[in-house]
Amino acid sequence: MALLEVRDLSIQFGGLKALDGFTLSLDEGEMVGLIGPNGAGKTTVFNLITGVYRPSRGEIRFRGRSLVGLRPNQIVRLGIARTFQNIRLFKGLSVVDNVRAALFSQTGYGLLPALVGGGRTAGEEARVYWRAMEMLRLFELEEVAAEPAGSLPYGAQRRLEMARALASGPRLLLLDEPAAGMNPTEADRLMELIRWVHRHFGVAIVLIEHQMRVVMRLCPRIVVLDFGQVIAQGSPEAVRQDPRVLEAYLGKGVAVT
Ligand SMILES: Nc1ncnc2c1ncn2[C@@H]1O[C@H](COP(=O)(O)OP(=O)(O)OP(=O)(O)O)[C@@H](O)[C@H]1O
Repeated sequence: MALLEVRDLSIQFGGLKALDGFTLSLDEGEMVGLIGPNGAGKTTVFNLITGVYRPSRGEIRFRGRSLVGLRPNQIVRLGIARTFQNIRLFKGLSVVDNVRAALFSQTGYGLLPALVGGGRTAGEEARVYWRAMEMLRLFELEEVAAEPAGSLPYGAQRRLEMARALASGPRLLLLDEPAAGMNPTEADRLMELIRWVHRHFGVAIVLIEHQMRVVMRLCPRIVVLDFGQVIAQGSPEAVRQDPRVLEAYLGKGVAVT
């Protein structure tokens, strides 16, 4: 059975078909790239899978279970985590509290109760604290655990976002443009990190990325969206040479390099 099975997924905003008949099957531990020009519908796919939007048509199955109609926090609990195009950390909270909050809210506590701790046992507190610190150690953030998340350099904030997403032990990780705003050296480091995350945690990954170099090196399979529809999919080599892909990008003045 596929880990994720998305069939005929569609959603409209007013008259705009943001996604139209999107289909994707993803195996346990697979890594797939999702690319396409601006406004093609990539983030909408993530918002539908994670329950932020409800599809007007189609089905999403994760480990055989339908996700349509579930709330985002229920979907996180089933094993799907994500990061955002614009980093969404609690910037005023410490690095470790960002991970603790994610772990507690996953167990059903809201953010505030998660941090002030009402009603939890000391054992539960300790377990979550050590789990959070273990994640920080893995992502080389242990030394800044007490710093406000907003004070970290950009690359470290990206690492923290990933540590937070992975703390809950997901089987599927959705990464929305993690290399956005990075220079080539930073993007190289990020690629190493994503490879390591993939190996170490054994998670399946869907990667939305505008930097072609990044997505083509990381992902053996790439799905291309344009105007809400899949126009091509296959290996990086096949996708790079596909006339429909060239047309979609060149028509918008972007080179597929
Ligand atoms: N909540 C919403 N309300 C109205 N329109 C929306 C909404 N969310 C997305 N859209 C529209 O749906 C289309 C697809 O948007 P989406 O953000 O998925 O594109 P994208 O491929 O992720 O683009 P980018 O690469 O620029 O991030 C766009 O035209 C966008 O304006």
